[in-house]
Amino acid sequence: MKVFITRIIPETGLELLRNAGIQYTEHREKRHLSPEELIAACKTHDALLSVGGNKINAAFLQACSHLKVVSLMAVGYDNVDVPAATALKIPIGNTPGVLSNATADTAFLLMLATARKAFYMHKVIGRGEWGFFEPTTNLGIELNGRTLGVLGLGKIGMALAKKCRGAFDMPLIYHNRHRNEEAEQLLGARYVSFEDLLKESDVLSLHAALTPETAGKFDAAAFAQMKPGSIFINTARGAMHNEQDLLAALESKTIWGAGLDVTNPEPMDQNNPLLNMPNVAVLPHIGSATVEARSGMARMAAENIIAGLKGEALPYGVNKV
Ligand SMILES: NC(=O)C1=CN([C@@H]2O[C@H](COP(=O)(O)OP(=O)(O)OC[C@H]3O[C@@H](n4cnc5c(N)ncnc54)[C@H](OP(=O)(O)O)[C@@H]3O)[C@@H](O)[C@H]2O)C=CC1
Ligand SMILES: O=CC(=O)O
Repeated sequence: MKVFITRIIPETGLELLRNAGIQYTEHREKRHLSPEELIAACKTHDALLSVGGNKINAAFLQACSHLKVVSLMAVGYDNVDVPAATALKIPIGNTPGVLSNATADTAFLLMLATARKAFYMHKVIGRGEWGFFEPTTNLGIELNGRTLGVLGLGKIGMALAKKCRGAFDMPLIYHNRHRNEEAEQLLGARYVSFEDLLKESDVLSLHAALTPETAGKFDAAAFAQMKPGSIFINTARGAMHNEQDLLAALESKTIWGAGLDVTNPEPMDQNNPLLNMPNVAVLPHIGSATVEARSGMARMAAENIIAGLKGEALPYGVNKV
Protein backbone atom coordinates (compact mmCIF):
# COMPACT_ATOMS: atom_id res chain seq x y z
CA MET A 1 0.00 0.00 0.00
CA LYS A 2 1.37 3.44 -0.93
CA VAL A 3 0.43 6.93 0.21
CA PHE A 4 1.17 10.18 -1.59
CA ILE A 5 1.90 13.07 0.83
CA THR A 6 1.72 16.58 -0.62
CA ARG A 7 4.25 18.26 1.76
CA ILE A 8 6.96 17.34 4.24
CA ILE A 9 5.17 16.36 7.47
CA PRO A 10 6.39 15.76 11.05
CA GLU A 11 8.11 12.47 11.80
CA THR A 12 5.29 11.37 14.18
CA GLY A 13 3.08 10.65 11.17
CA LEU A 14 5.76 9.07 9.00
CA GLU A 15 6.87 6.73 11.78
CA LEU A 16 3.30 5.47 12.24
CA LEU A 17 3.03 4.78 8.51
CA ARG A 18 6.37 2.92 8.44
CA ASN A 19 5.41 0.86 11.49
CA ALA A 20 2.19 -0.12 9.72
CA GLY A 21 4.21 -1.27 6.67
CA ILE A 22 2.85 1.53 4.48
CA GLN A 23 5.13 3.07 1.86
CA TYR A 24 4.95 6.77 1.16
CA THR A 25 6.11 9.39 -1.33
CA GLU A 26 6.52 12.95 -0.04
CA HIS A 27 6.31 15.92 -2.42
CA ARG A 28 9.33 17.75 -1.00
CA GLU A 29 9.51 20.75 -3.39
CA LYS A 30 8.48 24.13 -1.97
CA ARG A 31 5.71 24.73 -4.51
CA HIS A 32 2.06 23.84 -4.97
CA LEU A 33 1.21 20.88 -7.16
CA SER A 34 -1.04 21.69 -10.08
CA PRO A 35 -4.35 19.75 -10.22
CA GLU A 36 -2.91 17.69 -13.11
CA GLU A 37 0.26 16.87 -11.15
CA LEU A 38 -1.77 15.83 -8.11
CA ILE A 39 -3.94 13.51 -10.18
CA ALA A 40 -0.87 12.02 -11.89
CA ALA A 41 0.82 11.41 -8.53
CA CYS A 42 -2.29 9.84 -6.98
CA LYS A 43 -2.72 7.44 -9.93
CA THR A 44 0.23 5.40 -8.64
CA HIS A 45 -0.80 5.52 -4.97
CA ASP A 46 -3.62 4.01 -2.90
CA ALA A 47 -4.19 6.93 -0.55
CA LEU A 48 -3.63 10.68 -0.35
CA LEU A 49 -2.40 12.59 2.70
CA SER A 50 -3.21 16.16 1.73
CA VAL A 51 -1.58 19.18 3.35
CA GLY A 52 -2.13 22.80 2.39
CA GLY A 53 -5.57 23.04 0.86
CA ASN A 54 -5.25 20.98 -2.35
CA LYS A 55 -8.54 21.19 -4.26
CA ILE A 56 -10.19 17.83 -3.64
CA ASN A 57 -13.08 18.61 -5.98
CA ALA A 58 -15.39 16.36 -8.00
CA ALA A 59 -13.03 16.35 -11.00
CA PHE A 60 -10.11 15.20 -8.84
CA LEU A 61 -12.18 12.59 -7.02
CA GLN A 62 -13.60 11.16 -10.25
CA ALA A 63 -10.10 10.95 -11.75
CA CYS A 64 -8.82 9.27 -8.56
CA SER A 65 -11.80 7.15 -7.59
CA HIS A 66 -9.40 4.28 -6.81
CA LEU A 67 -8.20 6.12 -3.65
CA LYS A 68 -9.05 4.19 -0.51
CA VAL A 69 -8.82 7.26 1.70
CA VAL A 70 -8.09 11.00 1.51
CA SER A 71 -6.64 12.21 4.80
CA LEU A 72 -6.33 15.96 5.40
CA MET A 73 -3.69 17.29 7.76
CA ALA A 74 -6.09 20.09 8.73
CA VAL A 75 -9.40 20.47 10.52
CA GLY A 76 -11.06 22.67 7.86
CA TYR A 77 -12.33 20.72 4.86
CA ASP A 78 -13.82 23.52 2.77
CA ASN A 79 -11.39 22.46 0.00
CA VAL A 80 -13.14 19.07 -0.32
CA ASP A 81 -16.32 18.20 -2.20
CA VAL A 82 -17.53 15.89 0.57
CA PRO A 83 -20.79 14.80 -1.17
CA ALA A 84 -18.77 13.81 -4.28
CA ALA A 85 -16.35 11.80 -2.11
CA THR A 86 -19.23 10.08 -0.32
CA ALA A 87 -20.91 9.21 -3.61
CA LEU A 88 -17.63 7.62 -4.75
CA LYS A 89 -17.28 5.88 -1.34
CA ILE A 90 -14.00 7.65 -0.59
CA PRO A 91 -13.59 8.34 3.13
CA ILE A 92 -12.30 11.80 4.07
CA GLY A 93 -10.41 12.34 7.33
CA ASN A 94 -9.35 15.49 9.20
CA THR A 95 -7.55 16.46 12.43
CA PRO A 96 -9.96 18.14 14.86
CA GLY A 97 -9.15 19.22 18.41
CA VAL A 98 -5.39 18.78 18.52
CA LEU A 99 -4.85 22.23 16.99
CA SER A 100 -7.54 24.11 18.91
CA ASN A 101 -5.21 25.58 21.52
CA ALA A 102 -2.56 26.61 19.01
CA THR A 103 -5.13 28.30 16.76
CA ALA A 104 -6.83 30.00 19.71
CA ASP A 105 -3.39 31.25 20.83
CA THR A 106 -2.97 32.77 17.38
CA ALA A 107 -6.31 34.58 17.63
CA PHE A 108 -5.35 35.79 21.12
CA LEU A 109 -1.98 37.01 19.86
CA LEU A 110 -3.67 38.91 17.01
CA MET A 111 -6.18 40.50 19.39
CA LEU A 112 -3.47 41.88 21.61
CA ALA A 113 -1.13 42.81 18.76
CA THR A 114 -3.97 44.74 17.11
CA ALA A 115 -5.08 46.46 20.30
CA ARG A 116 -1.50 47.63 20.99
CA LYS A 117 -0.34 48.15 17.35
CA ALA A 118 2.48 45.73 18.14
CA PHE A 119 3.44 44.61 14.62
CA TYR A 120 3.51 48.22 13.39
CA MET A 121 5.67 49.34 16.34
CA HIS A 122 8.14 46.58 15.50
CA LYS A 123 8.39 48.01 11.98
CA VAL A 124 8.80 51.56 13.35
CA ILE A 125 11.90 50.50 15.29
CA GLY A 126 13.25 48.70 12.23
CA ARG A 127 12.97 51.99 10.28
CA GLY A 128 15.02 53.83 12.95
CA GLU A 129 11.97 55.86 14.04
CA TRP A 130 11.77 54.96 17.75
CA GLY A 131 11.81 58.71 18.56
CA PHE A 132 11.23 59.90 22.09
CA PHE A 133 8.60 59.17 24.71
CA GLU A 134 5.40 61.13 24.16
CA PRO A 135 2.44 60.47 26.48
CA THR A 136 -0.12 61.01 23.72
CA THR A 137 1.32 58.88 20.91
CA ASN A 138 1.39 55.17 20.14
CA LEU A 139 -1.67 54.61 22.29
CA GLY A 140 -3.49 51.31 22.13
CA ILE A 141 -6.62 50.10 23.86
CA GLU A 142 -7.04 47.65 26.77
CA LEU A 143 -8.96 44.41 26.40
CA ASN A 144 -9.81 43.99 30.06
CA GLY A 145 -13.56 43.54 30.59
CA ARG A 146 -14.41 44.08 26.93
CA THR A 147 -16.95 41.81 25.26
CA LEU A 148 -15.63 38.94 23.14
CA GLY A 149 -17.96 37.96 20.32
CA VAL A 150 -17.40 34.65 18.54
CA LEU A 151 -18.93 33.62 15.22
CA GLY A 152 -18.69 29.82 15.32
CA LEU A 153 -18.27 28.85 18.96
CA GLY A 154 -16.88 25.34 18.50
CA LYS A 155 -13.57 23.84 19.60
CA ILE A 156 -11.27 26.75 18.68
CA GLY A 157 -13.78 29.42 19.68
CA MET A 158 -14.18 27.76 23.10
CA ALA A 159 -10.41 27.56 23.59
CA LEU A 160 -10.14 31.27 22.78
CA ALA A 161 -13.04 32.20 25.05
CA LYS A 162 -11.40 30.41 28.00
CA LYS A 163 -8.13 32.26 27.44
CA CYS A 164 -9.93 35.60 27.17
CA ARG A 165 -11.91 34.90 30.32
CA GLY A 166 -8.77 33.97 32.26
CA ALA A 167 -6.55 36.75 30.96
CA PHE A 168 -8.94 39.68 30.55
CA ASP A 169 -12.19 38.67 32.26
CA MET A 170 -14.03 39.18 28.97
CA PRO A 171 -17.78 38.48 28.83
CA LEU A 172 -18.68 36.14 25.95
CA ILE A 173 -21.41 36.39 23.33
CA TYR A 174 -21.67 34.09 20.31
CA HIS A 175 -23.62 33.20 17.20
CA ASN A 176 -23.83 29.64 15.83
CA ARG A 177 -26.54 27.83 13.89
CA HIS A 178 -27.30 25.90 17.11
CA ARG A 179 -26.98 26.82 20.78
CA ASN A 180 -23.75 25.70 22.50
CA GLU A 181 -25.09 24.66 25.90
CA GLU A 182 -21.68 23.64 27.21
CA ALA A 183 -20.38 27.17 26.58
CA GLU A 184 -23.46 28.73 28.14
CA GLN A 185 -23.06 26.65 31.31
CA LEU A 186 -19.26 26.64 31.57
CA LEU A 187 -18.46 30.16 30.40
CA GLY A 188 -21.74 32.01 30.83
CA ALA A 189 -21.82 32.55 27.07
CA ARG A 190 -24.82 34.48 25.76
CA TYR A 191 -26.39 33.46 22.44
CA VAL A 192 -27.18 36.42 20.16
CA SER A 193 -28.32 36.97 16.58
CA PHE A 194 -25.66 37.71 13.95
CA GLU A 195 -26.76 41.36 13.92
CA ASP A 196 -26.40 41.67 17.70
CA LEU A 197 -23.01 39.95 17.52
CA LEU A 198 -21.89 42.73 15.17
CA LYS A 199 -23.36 45.48 17.32
CA GLU A 200 -22.22 44.27 20.76
CA SER A 201 -18.76 42.73 20.27
CA ASP A 202 -15.69 44.74 21.27
CA VAL A 203 -13.57 41.97 19.74
CA LEU A 204 -15.28 39.86 17.08
CA SER A 205 -13.42 36.65 16.29
CA LEU A 206 -14.33 34.27 13.44
CA HIS A 207 -14.18 30.52 14.09
CA ALA A 208 -16.92 29.06 11.87
CA ALA A 209 -16.15 26.77 8.95
CA LEU A 210 -16.09 28.29 5.46
CA THR A 211 -19.36 27.29 3.77
CA PRO A 212 -21.65 28.98 1.24
CA GLU A 213 -23.40 30.50 4.29
CA THR A 214 -20.27 32.07 5.80
CA ALA A 215 -18.42 33.00 2.58
CA GLY A 216 -18.23 36.78 2.20
CA LYS A 217 -20.28 37.27 5.39
CA PHE A 218 -18.13 40.21 6.47
CA ASP A 219 -18.83 42.79 3.79
CA ALA A 220 -19.41 46.56 3.88
CA ALA A 221 -22.87 46.11 5.41
CA ALA A 222 -21.51 43.90 8.20
CA PHE A 223 -18.56 46.17 9.00
CA ALA A 224 -20.91 49.19 9.08
CA GLN A 225 -22.93 47.49 11.84
CA MET A 226 -19.90 46.63 13.98
CA LYS A 227 -19.44 48.46 17.25
CA PRO A 228 -17.36 51.63 16.80
CA GLY A 229 -13.85 51.05 18.12
CA SER A 230 -14.09 47.25 17.84
CA ILE A 231 -11.50 44.76 16.63
CA PHE A 232 -12.07 42.19 13.87
CA ILE A 233 -10.13 38.92 14.06
CA ASN A 234 -10.14 36.22 11.38
CA THR A 235 -8.22 32.99 11.94
CA ALA A 236 -10.90 30.89 10.16
CA ARG A 237 -10.77 31.42 6.38
CA GLY A 238 -9.92 34.53 4.34
CA ALA A 239 -12.93 34.08 2.05
CA MET A 240 -15.23 34.94 4.97
CA HIS A 241 -14.35 38.64 4.77
CA ASN A 242 -14.23 41.03 1.84
CA GLU A 243 -10.78 42.59 1.95
CA GLN A 244 -11.68 45.87 0.18
CA ASP A 245 -14.61 46.38 2.55
CA LEU A 246 -12.36 45.65 5.53
CA LEU A 247 -9.81 48.16 4.30
CA ALA A 248 -12.55 50.79 3.87
CA ALA A 249 -13.88 50.11 7.40
CA LEU A 250 -10.38 50.59 8.81
CA GLU A 251 -9.65 53.72 6.77
CA SER A 252 -12.94 55.32 7.79
CA LYS A 253 -12.26 54.28 11.42
CA THR A 254 -15.59 52.42 11.52
CA ILE A 255 -13.64 49.78 13.47
CA TRP A 256 -10.44 50.10 15.51
CA GLY A 257 -8.37 47.38 13.93
CA ALA A 258 -8.05 43.92 12.41
CA GLY A 259 -5.95 40.83 13.02
CA LEU A 260 -5.77 38.25 10.24
CA ASP A 261 -4.15 34.83 10.07
CA VAL A 262 -6.03 34.06 6.87
CA THR A 263 -6.43 36.15 3.73
CA ASN A 264 -7.95 35.81 0.29
CA PRO A 265 -5.89 35.10 -1.71
CA GLU A 266 -3.06 33.43 0.18
CA PRO A 267 -0.30 34.41 0.17
CA MET A 268 -1.20 38.08 0.66
CA ASP A 269 0.60 40.42 -1.75
CA GLN A 270 3.58 42.09 -0.04
CA ASN A 271 2.35 45.52 -1.21
CA ASN A 272 -1.10 45.08 0.33
CA PRO A 273 -2.02 48.38 2.10
CA LEU A 274 -3.24 46.45 5.16
CA LEU A 275 0.39 45.61 5.92
CA ASN A 276 1.21 49.29 6.53
CA MET A 277 -1.70 50.12 8.83
CA PRO A 278 -0.85 50.66 12.51
CA ASN A 279 -3.92 48.86 13.87
CA VAL A 280 -3.57 45.80 11.67
CA ALA A 281 -1.67 42.57 12.36
CA VAL A 282 -1.34 39.93 9.67
CA LEU A 283 0.17 36.44 9.95
CA PRO A 284 0.78 33.96 7.11
CA HIS A 285 -1.78 31.28 8.06
CA ILE A 286 0.21 29.88 10.99
CA GLY A 287 -2.75 29.15 13.27
CA SER A 288 -1.73 25.55 14.00
CA ALA A 289 2.02 26.08 13.60
CA THR A 290 3.30 24.77 16.93
CA VAL A 291 5.48 21.72 17.48
CA GLU A 292 2.72 20.19 19.61
CA ALA A 293 -0.19 20.78 17.23
CA ARG A 294 1.63 19.82 14.05
CA SER A 295 3.03 16.58 15.45
CA GLY A 296 -0.46 15.69 16.73
CA MET A 297 -2.00 16.53 13.35
CA ALA A 298 0.56 14.34 11.54
CA ARG A 299 -0.23 11.46 13.91
CA MET A 300 -3.99 11.78 13.41
CA ALA A 301 -3.62 12.10 9.63
CA ALA A 302 -1.50 8.92 9.59
CA GLU A 303 -4.04 7.09 11.78
CA ASN A 304 -6.74 7.99 9.27
CA ILE A 305 -4.58 6.63 6.43
CA ILE A 306 -3.90 3.37 8.25
CA ALA A 307 -7.59 2.79 9.04
CA GLY A 308 -8.69 3.76 5.52
CA LEU A 309 -6.22 1.40 3.87
CA LYS A 310 -7.50 -1.44 6.07
CA GLY A 311 -11.06 -0.63 5.01
CA GLU A 312 -11.95 0.38 8.57
CA ALA A 313 -13.91 3.45 9.69
CA LEU A 314 -11.58 6.45 10.08
CA PRO A 315 -10.92 7.48 13.70
CA TYR A 316 -11.36 11.11 12.67
CA GLY A 317 -13.74 10.89 9.74
CA VAL A 318 -15.66 13.68 8.03
CA ASN A 319 -18.10 11.49 6.03
CA LYS A 320 -19.72 8.08 6.37
CA VAL A 321 -19.13 5.82 3.33
N1 LIG B 1 -5.81 29.63 10.87
C1 LIG B 1 -5.59 28.34 10.95
O1 LIG B 1 -4.47 27.87 10.79
C2 LIG B 1 -6.70 27.41 11.29
C3 LIG B 1 -7.99 27.67 10.88
N2 LIG B 1 -9.01 26.81 11.20
C4 LIG B 1 -10.39 27.14 10.79
O2 LIG B 1 -11.21 27.16 11.96
C5 LIG B 1 -12.45 26.54 11.66
C6 LIG B 1 -13.10 26.06 12.95
O3 LIG B 1 -12.43 24.96 13.51
P1 LIG B 1 -12.99 24.20 14.82
O4 LIG B 1 -13.25 25.16 15.92
O5 LIG B 1 -12.12 23.04 15.06
O6 LIG B 1 -14.41 23.69 14.25
P2 LIG B 1 -15.73 23.31 15.06
O7 LIG B 1 -16.55 22.49 14.12
O8 LIG B 1 -15.40 22.76 16.39
O9 LIG B 1 -16.44 24.74 15.28
C7 LIG B 1 -17.02 25.46 14.24
C8 LIG B 1 -18.24 26.16 14.80
O10 LIG B 1 -18.81 26.97 13.77
C9 LIG B 1 -20.23 26.93 13.89
N3 LIG B 1 -20.79 27.23 12.57
C10 LIG B 1 -20.74 26.49 11.44
N4 LIG B 1 -21.39 27.12 10.45
C11 LIG B 1 -21.85 28.27 10.96
C12 LIG B 1 -22.60 29.34 10.43
N5 LIG B 1 -23.06 29.31 9.16
N6 LIG B 1 -22.88 30.39 11.23
C13 LIG B 1 -22.46 30.40 12.51
N7 LIG B 1 -21.75 29.41 13.08
C14 LIG B 1 -21.46 28.35 12.30
C15 LIG B 1 -20.54 25.51 14.36
O11 LIG B 1 -21.71 25.46 15.16
P3 LIG B 1 -23.15 25.18 14.50
O12 LIG B 1 -23.03 23.88 13.79
O13 LIG B 1 -24.08 25.17 15.65
O14 LIG B 1 -23.43 26.31 13.59
C16 LIG B 1 -19.34 25.20 15.24
O15 LIG B 1 -19.61 25.47 16.59
C17 LIG B 1 -12.06 25.44 10.66
O16 LIG B 1 -13.17 25.05 9.87
C18 LIG B 1 -10.98 26.10 9.85
O17 LIG B 1 -11.51 26.74 8.72
C19 LIG B 1 -8.77 25.69 11.91
C20 LIG B 1 -7.51 25.39 12.34
C21 LIG B 1 -6.37 26.20 12.04
O1 LIG C 1 -6.29 26.03 8.40
C1 LIG C 1 -6.00 25.02 8.94
C2 LIG C 1 -6.89 23.96 9.31
O2 LIG C 1 -6.45 23.04 10.02
O3 LIG C 1 -8.06 23.99 8.88
